[in-house]
Amino acid sequence: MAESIKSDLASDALAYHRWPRPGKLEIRSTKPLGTQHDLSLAYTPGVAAACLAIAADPAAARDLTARQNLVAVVTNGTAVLGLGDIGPLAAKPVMEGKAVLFKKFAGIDVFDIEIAEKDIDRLVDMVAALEPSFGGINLEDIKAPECFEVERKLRERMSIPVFHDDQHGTAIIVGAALLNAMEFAGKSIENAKIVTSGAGAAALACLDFLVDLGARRENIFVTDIDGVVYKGRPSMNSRMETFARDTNARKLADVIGGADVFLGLSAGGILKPEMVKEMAERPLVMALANPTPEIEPGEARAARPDAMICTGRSDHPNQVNNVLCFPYIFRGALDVAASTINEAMKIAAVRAIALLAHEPPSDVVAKAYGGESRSYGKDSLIPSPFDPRLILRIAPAVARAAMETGVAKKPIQDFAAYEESLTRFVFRSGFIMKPLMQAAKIEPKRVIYADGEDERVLRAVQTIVEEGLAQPILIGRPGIIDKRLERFGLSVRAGKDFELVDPEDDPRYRDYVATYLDCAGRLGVTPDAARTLVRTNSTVIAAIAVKRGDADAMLCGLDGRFKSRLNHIRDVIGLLPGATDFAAMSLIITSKGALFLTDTHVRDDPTAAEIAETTLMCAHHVRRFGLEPKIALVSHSDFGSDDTPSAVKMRAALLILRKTAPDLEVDGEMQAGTALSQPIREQVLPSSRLKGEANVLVMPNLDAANIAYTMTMVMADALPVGPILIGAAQPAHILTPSTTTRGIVNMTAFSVAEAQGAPGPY
Ligand SMILES: NC(=O)C1=CN([C@@H]2O[C@H](COP(=O)(O)OP(=O)(O)OC[C@H]3O[C@@H](n4cnc5c(N)ncnc54)[C@H](OP(=O)(O)O)[C@@H]3O)[C@@H](O)[C@H]2O)C=CC1
Ligand SMILES: CC(=O)C(=O)O
Ligand SMILES: [Mg+2]
Repeated sequence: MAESIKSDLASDALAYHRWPRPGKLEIRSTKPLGTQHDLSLAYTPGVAAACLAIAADPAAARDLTARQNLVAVVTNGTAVLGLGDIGPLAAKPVMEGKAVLFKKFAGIDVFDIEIAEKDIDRLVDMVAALEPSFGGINLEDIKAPECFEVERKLRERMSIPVFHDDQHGTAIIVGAALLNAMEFAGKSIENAKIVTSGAGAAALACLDFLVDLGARRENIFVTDIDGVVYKGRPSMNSRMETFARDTNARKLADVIGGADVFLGLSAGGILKPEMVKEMAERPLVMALANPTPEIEPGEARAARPDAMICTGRSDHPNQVNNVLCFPYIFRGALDVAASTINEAMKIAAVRAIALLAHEPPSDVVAKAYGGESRSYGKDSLIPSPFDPRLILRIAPAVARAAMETGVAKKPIQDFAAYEESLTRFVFRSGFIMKPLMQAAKIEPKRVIYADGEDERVLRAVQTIVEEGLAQPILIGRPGIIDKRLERFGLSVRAGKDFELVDPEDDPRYRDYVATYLDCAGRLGVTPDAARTLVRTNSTVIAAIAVKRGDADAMLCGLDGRFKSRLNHIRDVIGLLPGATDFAAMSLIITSKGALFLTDTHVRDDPTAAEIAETTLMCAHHVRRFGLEPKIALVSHSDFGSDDTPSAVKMRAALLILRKTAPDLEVDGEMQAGTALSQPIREQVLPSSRLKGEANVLVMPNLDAANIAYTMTMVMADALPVGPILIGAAQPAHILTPSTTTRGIVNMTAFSVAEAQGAPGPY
């Protein structure tokens, strides 16, 4: 172990596990437990109702307990990674690790269960007895050949999925990588010579599965610690026997010559560079032992520059690790209450993973790997574990296969809705953005991006084009944009998928200068200054394009200052007729729900009349999300508890709103806690017009709004949509330097819906 991981990584890992509290897991309540009434529902006496319902109908446990989303990760610690039989207690960090991967990647809850038992039948009895607790069993790091028997017996006894991850999870991801590698190298799995190092749980399960995928037994050579598995070898179990060859070859070096595939699932350092040199053209080297691979990728590459190289580790390209599979295969299986995970479900997962590798890379992946991302090829044969699309592709494929093979106890009725629901694990904004996304797709509009050379815009445009959300127009230099698209592995191209405005050479330049002078000539802008601005300032170009009708909406602001961008929009596009100034609202999405805040970016210390105006414009935009606004005018004062100028101002704003918009569900002034909690409001002012939780908080000034916004963002790890500029005569929005690719996609959908819709409330 000492040499298997570098000492600085080892000390980082120990600190990671130790601080700020030991281990990697905790249990959280998903229901409120704040009052006596809550307690009487969660526990006795109320809980008895749930118990009796399940006693009458066991299937009710799916709706009344956490069971259907709960998996047991079970080990006896006999083959922990490649560390061997280190025992169940020492295996616990790995099992806690698997648990957090289940949760992070697929929202599945896990209890890790380390059992001090090596006897097969006693282990099986213990695990089988856990059936009432769990929706599925994930066996982990149990050594071969015992693991085969343990899994077989459990599958016979239990009517929930039992899945030995090291066998089947590994086989699925190895299968996907191998299919893609063969395709990339122009070879066929049927003719591939495959040589393994390892004849344990993972290796034998992979070989069985590769045979199912088309590999031929006569092309397979298995080796382990005792060398080649040959017919009549004394040290052999029945599972190995099916791969035993009639041969005089005895060592890995004797069989590796001409191999198309090396599959290492054994221990570090077994494969020597001189052996790799003997392999066939464009060989696939899968050195998957953890934590130390059978050969370091650098050594393999030096020996054979044409090799495709995979490891089980995250610090090299082509991470072939069962983490790409187990969270999602269980997600699909649990979602249809599958009684088992069968071959059809596994093959569906293989195909989904293999196909996803061919899609253009995702920006989330690039971020996870420090900005780098690769498109399909030698160093990207399979998707990265951080690819957010894994769940969207694998879980539905598995669920569908379960339904088609009759093992789904709760088949999905509306598959499109199911697929949509999976986006909750990926883009937290998925649900609230849905109405806008749908509207955008129906009638995509022309959206111009001032920061057309920015990586985030280019990645967003890939999604926007694929999803048909808008007709993008990018401002930027063609050479730079082409190069960047190439570098990021994006397939969209200027002219075909989006229009390009080259600020240095656009035939409309003179017309744009004229338009700018029409708009800003009386604001002290000279013709010379106008010419320079229209050549150099992409916000000005975008605003003129919208003004002239060459684009329907604009997005800018990914770098630079909000207020300077706003001044250009003010000069060129101007205010909605009747509006006295611009304002900004921001949507924040947290695990507790979505909340609009205003005015987060524009008005410093608005008057009561200005607050009332902003509130009305904000309500109009909230309705675009398909939501009825529930507005609180917030303050430090709760319904007259204080008479400071800001409290009086919010009270005055309410009076104006009562006159101008008598039907609006708005109240104030009130504290933010009162706004967000009906029980608190009932104590303070039971007659309040506002019912339930407010979804819009109107703040007394810019400081309050911006501080609340940025603080919630950090403290609640919230996802922002916006800022949404309100009050502009045509759709124009100023993003911020921290806006992500997804944020740009969201604001594109918003701008398109805005461009389609009725103008503002004035
Ligand atoms: N990347 C991934 O996703 C995964 C990687 N793995 C890795 O694969 C390896 C095996 O795991 P698993 O199958 O669960 O464990 P097992 O204990 O079931 O199998 C280990 C196999 O490797 C053989 N072996 C051990 N040492 C050597 C050696 N020095 N030379 C040749 N063969 C050797 C063993 O032979 P014998 O039995 O004779 O000792 C046995 O056949 C581990 O390193 C594990 O981390 C496993 C699952 C997934
Ligand atoms: C990845 C894994 O499960 C293993 O190495 O055992
Ligand atoms: Mg394992």
